[in-house]
Amino acid sequence: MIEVTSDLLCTKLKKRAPDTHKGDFGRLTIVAGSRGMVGAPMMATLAAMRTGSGLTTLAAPASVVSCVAVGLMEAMTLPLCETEQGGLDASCMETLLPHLQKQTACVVGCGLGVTNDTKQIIKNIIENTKCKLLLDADALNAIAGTPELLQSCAQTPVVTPHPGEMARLCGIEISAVLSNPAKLARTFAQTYGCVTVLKGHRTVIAAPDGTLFHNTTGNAGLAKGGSGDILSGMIGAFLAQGLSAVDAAVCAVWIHGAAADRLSEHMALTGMLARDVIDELPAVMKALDL
Ligand SMILES: NC(=O)C1=CN([C@@H]2O[C@H](COP(=O)(O)OP(=O)(O)OC[C@H]3O[C@@H](n4cnc5c(N)ncnc54)[C@H](OP(=O)(O)O)[C@@H]3O)[C@@H](O)[C@H]2O)[C@@H](O)CC1
Ligand SMILES: Nc1ncnc2c1ncn2[C@@H]1O[C@H](COP(=O)(O)OP(=O)(O)O)[C@@H](O)[C@H]1O
Repeated sequence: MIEVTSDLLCTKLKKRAPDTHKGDFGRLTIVAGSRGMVGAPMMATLAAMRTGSGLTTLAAPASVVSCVAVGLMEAMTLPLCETEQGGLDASCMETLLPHLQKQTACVVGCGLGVTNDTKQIIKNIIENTKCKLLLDADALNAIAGTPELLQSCAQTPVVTPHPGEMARLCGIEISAVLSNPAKLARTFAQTYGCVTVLKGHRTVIAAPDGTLFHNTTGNAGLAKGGSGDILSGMIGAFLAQGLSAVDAAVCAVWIHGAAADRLSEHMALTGMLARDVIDELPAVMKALDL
């Protein structure tokens, strides 16, 4: 098992060249949100922009976009048709699919809810888009009975389950996930050809070739709603910037935890918020000389 360190990150991340432009840092779309879960898309989008995504678009139910757009000045938005319950309507694919064909990477699932419509949408995205994909939260719940769908992705996808989501994906109890997370993550990655980020106090990252990484940054200040949404946006940003699926996951997981560790130097873990972690990301990257 490889321990993720700042030295390892320095071999994977490059400082920006002075003559660079936004097109060099990729186009990322975040498909997220539903009535009652408007924070998740916002946090994922802000974290992606703080992690260097060139052009970031939030694709969400139209009413969610109306709520959050004012707080996402630097992002573009793609308002999508929604059901009466305020989740995405399957007919939104007429707008979303052509949009995704132009994108480098797509993060899907944060706060999306699980309905028949979202299940159809996730299957459609997996089977019909060519960009790099990260599936989190309700995108994972949507494929819980059919994880083999991951093998239809055009490029190696990243999945970011917490133990509850991993248990649903694998059809096992949470206790079974917790009994040997590294072994389970590796088997899942190898079986379905995806980079598997199994989150927890000490997150493990497994690559489809069986390589395993172990992260030691992060603390209990992250044990709050929103922390996982941030991580998804960060991995998406690194995917958009051209990192491989495994490198994007390794770098984002370490930086995410390191931001919480930096905050813990002057803030009680009890009071740490996801938004504090997002704001701390540039300081962590500065310390890495990025
Ligand atoms: N502001 C917003 O808009 C926010 C929106 N959000 C959105 O909410 C949606 C639902 O996501 P969710 O994770 O809250 O519910 P769900 O998938 O049922 O998981 C709970 C189950 O998993 C278990 N479990 C979890 N971690 C574990 C661990 N480390 N170790 C062990 N067990 C663990 C947990 O166990 P228990 O707590 O019962 O012990 C329980 O059984 C999703 O779309 C998300 O994006 C959130 O991001 C919050 C902010
Ligand atoms: N005690 C902890 N120590 C270190 N990291 C933690 C701890 N608790 C949570 N995290 C991290 O916070 C994130 C939580 O993700 P998740 O459970 O998906 O949250 P949410 O869906 O509420 O955003 C993961 O990256 C996890 O590794």
